[in-house]
Amino acid sequence: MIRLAANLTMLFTEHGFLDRFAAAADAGFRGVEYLFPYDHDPQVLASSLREAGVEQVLFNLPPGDWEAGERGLASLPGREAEFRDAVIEALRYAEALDCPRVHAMAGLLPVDADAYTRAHHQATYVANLRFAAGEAAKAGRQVLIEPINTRDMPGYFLSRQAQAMAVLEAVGADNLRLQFDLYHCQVMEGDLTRHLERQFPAIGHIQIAGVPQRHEPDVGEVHYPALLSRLEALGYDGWVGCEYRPAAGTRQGLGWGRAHGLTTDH
Ligand SMILES: O=C(O)C(=O)[C@@H](O)CO
Ligand SMILES: [Mg+2]
Repeated sequence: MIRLAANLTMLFTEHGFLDRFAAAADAGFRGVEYLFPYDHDPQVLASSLREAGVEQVLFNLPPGDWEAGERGLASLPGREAEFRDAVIEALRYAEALDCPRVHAMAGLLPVDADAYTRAHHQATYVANLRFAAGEAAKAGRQVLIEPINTRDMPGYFLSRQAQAMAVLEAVGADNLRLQFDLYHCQVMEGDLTRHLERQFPAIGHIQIAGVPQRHEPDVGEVHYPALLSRLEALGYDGWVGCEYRPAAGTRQGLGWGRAHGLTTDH
């Protein structure tokens, strides 16, 4: 049975952030994810989870200066100390929220990056992820990496699935896994079913959205019923994060998920 998690950065934005947990539970979600918890005390977030009766399934490491356009630190040469602090801070929140996995965003390549700069980012990325996986293993948690499409995030270092698989192999840690966002994969590469099958053993988390507008999964060019069935047939027992921008209201758009326990009633 597919387990759906609500991405509270994108869904239920009709409510204040702390009210989104209950709104998600009321709509039938049993798990939640969001970009960053760091504006809130972990104990406050833990209470919101407890009161709503939902599990925290994923959040991201501190990404650097998000407002200034930074999109993660993991591949940035010269920022290793900050990355290590980000790992420790994320694991502190993961402990308080009982969250099994955290996503380490890679960061951006300079626009004029040559082969040398790219190789330097790659070496930094592998070394940083090795550190992150080691710390997370001590805490019994996973670290995830996610290829993100370069139309939405120009310059993002990790944009292709094969690139992510090569990084996982280079680091070689059991608890470093793939965050497979089918929306990003469709934008960059397509061939979703085959990517899913090939990468299945490496997958730690899945995310979905319609393509190309990143609206509900039943809007656009991707046929999610077939993909979710394939996922079930493969024996996936993780979460599927609903990381999309509702075309109208969150609740009005949940009809696609009725077969998976979501509700649009009351
Ligand atoms: O943008 C996405 O897709 C994500 O999953 C985020 O964690 C990265 O910003
Ligand atoms: Mg995603």
